[in-house]
Amino acid sequence: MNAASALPTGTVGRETSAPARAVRIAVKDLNFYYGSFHGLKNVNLNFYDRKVTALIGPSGCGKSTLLRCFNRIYSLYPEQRAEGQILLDGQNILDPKIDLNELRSRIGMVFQKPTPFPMSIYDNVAFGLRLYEKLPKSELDGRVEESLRKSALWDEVKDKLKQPGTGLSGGQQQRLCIARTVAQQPEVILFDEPTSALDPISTGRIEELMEQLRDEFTIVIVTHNMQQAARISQYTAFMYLGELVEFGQTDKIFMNPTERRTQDYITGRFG
Ligand SMILES: Nc1ncnc2c1ncn2[C@@H]1O[C@H](COP(=O)(O)OP(=O)(O)OP(=O)(O)O)[C@@H](O)[C@H]1O
Repeated sequence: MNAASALPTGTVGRETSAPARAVRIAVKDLNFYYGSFHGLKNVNLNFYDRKVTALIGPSGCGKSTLLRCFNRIYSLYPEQRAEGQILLDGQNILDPKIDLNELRSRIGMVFQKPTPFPMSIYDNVAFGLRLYEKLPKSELDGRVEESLRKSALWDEVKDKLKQPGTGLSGGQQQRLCIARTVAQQPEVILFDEPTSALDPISTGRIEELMEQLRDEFTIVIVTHNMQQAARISQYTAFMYLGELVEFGQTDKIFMNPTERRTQDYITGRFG
């Protein structure tokens, strides 16, 4: 058996090439319902280890719905349900027996608007660690520093760790939220339009940061910004009306898509 044939096989809406990459998340025959509304329609898609995958498509096509399936946030709402499989390292996270706290520490999420907790910079980063890991103080300090360094914020905050997180600029707050997520040592980080509330300089810093985080984490980002998707992702999935229309390497999707609808969206003819 060669290396490529050892990889999980379930794929891929219409993958325009066949990369030999380790699959971290495999979405299989995923359907999602908001009551009677069919929000995701038979989605099949792989997310590759330590790559950035961008989810693009016009408003309402299901990007956020797909992201919300990965950490089961929808389980808070009884009328919402997912059918099919989402395999994280081979384990189906839609299984009702899955421990949701553990799942959410393995798959972290950064939201559109920075959401620091009303507490100090240090406590924001230490929050999840205090909840789920009982670390001695020196180790906790080390993890907080490491997470702030990985989020490119340490140099800006190291002398004011006791000050409130809400006192930082918008871009710094978003990096603090990334540090809070990174501190939990997840395998996957989901970003839901993480720069749409930020100025171009802060946006650039977050994009650079994602490039670094990719060494360690599998990243999924929802973005409306086509240039951003092209700059930071290695794979792109184009969705339309709850369906995965096309998935492939970002260069291919942007330069030579297979589907007319992808071409029309990328060139701004609709959406
Ligand atoms: N709580 C809800 N109840 C009913 N329908 C919903 C709910 N949330 C989303 N939808 C519907 O599901 C579809 C997909 O929505 P979703 O938010 O996933 O789209 P999106 O691609 O992320 O859009 P946007 O780019 O505008 O954020 C839309 O038709 C939306 O109206």
